[in-house]
Amino acid sequence: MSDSLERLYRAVIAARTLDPAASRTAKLFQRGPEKMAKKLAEEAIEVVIDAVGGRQDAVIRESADLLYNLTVLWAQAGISPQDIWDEMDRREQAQGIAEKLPKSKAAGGRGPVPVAPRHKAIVAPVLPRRVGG
Ligand SMILES: N=c1c2ncn([C@@H]3O[C@H](COP(=O)(O)OP(=O)(O)OP(=O)(O)O)[C@@H](O)[C@H]3O)c2ncn1[C@@H]1O[C@H](COP(=O)(O)O)[C@@H](O)[C@H]1O
Repeated sequence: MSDSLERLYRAVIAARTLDPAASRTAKLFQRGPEKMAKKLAEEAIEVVIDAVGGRQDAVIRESADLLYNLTVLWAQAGISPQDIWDEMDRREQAQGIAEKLPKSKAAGGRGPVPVAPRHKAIVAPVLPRRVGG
């Protein structure tokens, strides 16, 4: 997946300087970060609506649109896919899974606090369904 995203990111960067009349990406760059953010939010909502509606094919299509608009926003912000992979690796090292670290109060909520590695999740046994309440 990261290869696909990195290829898409490179294509987005290359399209940035194309004619906005011929390139949707160039048009998005011309219209600026607010439009990019609006499109990203729209795609996220479309993924949610289709997921809630159980429309798997639509979720796949809208997720591709979401990732496209996300790479456009990354490019606009000067962020590369590698920056994201590095952050996910950092979280995995700290937490064992790619999870958001709790924010530190001391650092004004900016930096993560060192946390003890997660204990192995305890999975409750599946109890037989009670019949009759
Ligand atoms: N991967 C994508 C990609 N995914 C989605 N989209 C666009 O994003 C839109 C998302 O669907 P929407 O219906 O929400 O958007 P829309 O209604 O068509 O547009 P609006 O009227 O809402 O502005 C699609 O219609 C596509 O035009 C993409 N446009 C371009 N790319 C790639 O970006 C690179 C640059 O392409 P150009 O932008 O065409 O130069 C190429 O590698 C392309 O394959």
